Amino acid sequence: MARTPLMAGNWKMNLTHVEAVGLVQKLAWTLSDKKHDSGRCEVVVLPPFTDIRSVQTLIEGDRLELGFGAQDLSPHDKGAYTGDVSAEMLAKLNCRYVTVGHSERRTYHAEDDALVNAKTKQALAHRITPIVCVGEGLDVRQAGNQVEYTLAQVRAALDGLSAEQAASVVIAYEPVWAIGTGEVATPADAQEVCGAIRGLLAEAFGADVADRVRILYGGSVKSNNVAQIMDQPDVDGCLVGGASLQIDEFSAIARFYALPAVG
Ligand SMILES: O=C[C@H](O)COP(=O)(O)O
Repeated sequence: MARTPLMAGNWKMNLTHVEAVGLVQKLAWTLSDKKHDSGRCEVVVLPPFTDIRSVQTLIEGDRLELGFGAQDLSPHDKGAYTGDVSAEMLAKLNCRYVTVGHSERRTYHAEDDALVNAKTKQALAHRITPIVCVGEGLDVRQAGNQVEYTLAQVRAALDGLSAEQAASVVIAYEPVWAIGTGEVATPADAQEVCGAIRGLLAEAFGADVADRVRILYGGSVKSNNVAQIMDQPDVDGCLVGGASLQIDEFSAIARFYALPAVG
């Protein structure tokens, strides 16, 4: 099965709702001007919660060929959970995606594998596609344990999912040491772990599921390295942080297929 590549721009805690509208307008205009083919790459933005309504209104009102989603969600349905935002709230805003288990949530908010699993299930229950983030820190990489460490995170995040649910998940492999550092993993590093993730999916849920799941790479992706990364057989897109805030960079990343051939 051909997997449509996905480029998701994680804005993290950047841009007010006014700035968000400006960025989405310029991004849509640039992609349209360059005749972006959305059949060759799906483009998605993941703004902070406070921007989502404005982004939704713009994208849906102007029928822009952009998807949008959120950066986190509550594991709870509703009630006394101050500060949380529920899956139902996101679904009502037509969020198509939500990241779960980003390393910044794991590090700064002590999110563990059980919570990531609960959030993954909560997203799926509301028909929002979870982008499940996994990846090792520098110490694990230096010890050469990146594959087993990352696979353990994938196993925990997908624990209890049916094959049908697993098939609709997106997984983002983001080595923590490569996030926001300018230290991009080599294409071979990315392929090693993404290929192992696909192998695990085949073992746990069957070859058909493994073939359908999109696996992204994230960590200092830029227009000058995206083509090499996307050239790897088990990399189906990128989760882009810093470069997603720069129109020219992100639109070039989204149009990786139009960049000069690798090698
Ligand atoms: O979610 C995105 C990742 O954390 C990558 O961020 P970055 O592209 O700024 O390294």
